[in-house]
Amino acid sequence: HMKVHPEDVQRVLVCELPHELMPEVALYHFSPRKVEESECVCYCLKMFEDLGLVQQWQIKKDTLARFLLFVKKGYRDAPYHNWYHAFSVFHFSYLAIKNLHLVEKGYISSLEALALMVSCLCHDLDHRGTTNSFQMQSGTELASLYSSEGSVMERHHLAQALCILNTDGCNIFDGLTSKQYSRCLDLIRDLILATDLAHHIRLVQDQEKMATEGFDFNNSRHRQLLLFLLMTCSDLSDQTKDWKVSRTTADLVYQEFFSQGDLEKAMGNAPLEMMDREKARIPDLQIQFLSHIVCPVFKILAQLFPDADCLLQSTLKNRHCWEQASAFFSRRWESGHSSLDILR
Ligand SMILES: Cc1nc2ccc(C(=O)NCC(C)C)cc2n2c(-c3cc(OC(C)(C)C)ccc3Cl)nnc12
Ligand SMILES: [Mg+2]
Ligand SMILES: [Zn+2]
Repeated sequence: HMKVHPEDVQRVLVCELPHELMPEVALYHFSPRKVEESECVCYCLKMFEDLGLVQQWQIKKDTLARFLLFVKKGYRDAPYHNWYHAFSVFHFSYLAIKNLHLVEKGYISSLEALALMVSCLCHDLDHRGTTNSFQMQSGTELASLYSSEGSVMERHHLAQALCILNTDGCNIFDGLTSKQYSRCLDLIRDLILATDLAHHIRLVQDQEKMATEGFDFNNSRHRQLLLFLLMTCSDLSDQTKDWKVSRTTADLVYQEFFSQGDLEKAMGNAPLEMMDREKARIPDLQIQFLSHIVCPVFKILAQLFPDADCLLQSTLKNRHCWEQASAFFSRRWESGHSSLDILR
C-alpha cells in the first residue's frame, strides 16, 4: 500500500517557497497546472496557512504535510483524473474562500471552509479514468462494493479519504472536539458524494432558485446548496481559465473518454458517442457541456457574488472559442479532413 517517507515530510516542512505565497497565486486567472509537481504540496500547506486554518484548527504542520503527501500518492496517473486535477480543484476552493471573503462575510463557517478544501483535495482519490456507468456495466470490484447505493466512484473516493485520515500521523483533525470532528466528516462525506454528476443535476434547479431569491444566511438548505455549488465550481474551474488551459483540459478528458470507449468496444459494448473516438465531435460536445453544465453553475455563482462575474465571462469566452473551432471544423469536415491540430 502507499508509503510516505520521513524525509519527504521534512522536505515539505522546510519548503523553499517564500514564506508568503506570491500574490498572483490568489488571482482567478492563475493556473495551478503551471506549478512544479515537486512544489504542489508546499503550495497546499501555504494555502491552508494563508486562510488561517492551520492556526484556527491547531493543525500540526508535520501531520498536514504527511496527509498531503498521502493524498498526492493516492491519485493514479490517469490523463485527467490525476493529482493535478485534485490540486487545481483545491486551488479554486482557496480562490473562492479568499476572494469572495466567504468566512468573514458569514456565508460559510471556518469548519466548512476546512471541510470544503479537504474534500476538493480528496474528491477523486484513486480514480481509474472511467465513469460510474462503466463500473456497473463491466462489473468492477468497486461496482460490487457500492453499486446498490449508486455514486460508485464517489463512494470509493470517500473511502480512500477516510483511510488516509485514519493513517498514523495523518489525522489533521485531531485538534477538533469530537462534535467538530463528526460535523467535519459529515461535510466531507456530503461534499465528495455531491461530485457525482447525477447528484449535481438533481440540485442545480434548487441552486438557481436560491440565487434568484437571494441567499438566506439563516436557511440551512441555502448554506448546504452553496457548499455543493462551490464544490462543483471547483471541480469545473479549469473552464474559467484562459483558452489554452480550457482546451488542454478538454483534450485530457477526451483521452480518458476515448480510452474507456476503446475498452467498451473491446468488451462488445457500444460506447456513448462522446466516448467513441470515431464519432465524437469534440468542439460540439464541449459547446454542449459548457452550455448545459459549466456556464449555468458560474452564472449562479455570479448572481450570488458579483465579484465572480469574471469567472462566468471566462467560461462564455471559452464556449465562443469552441463555436469558432466548430465552424472551422464543419468546413473542413465537408472538405474531408480534420484534426484537432488547428487548435494547437
Ligand atoms: C472539459 C470537460 N468536458 C466534459 C464533457 C462531458 C462530461 C460528461 O460527463 N458528460 C456526461 C453528460 C451526461 C453531461 C464531463 C466533462 N468534464 C468534466 C466532468 C465533470 C463531472 O461532474 C461535475 C464536476 C459534477 C460536473 C464529472 C466528470 C467529468 Cl469528466 N470535467 N471537465 C469536463
Ligand atoms: Mg469525480
Ligand atoms: Zn473531479
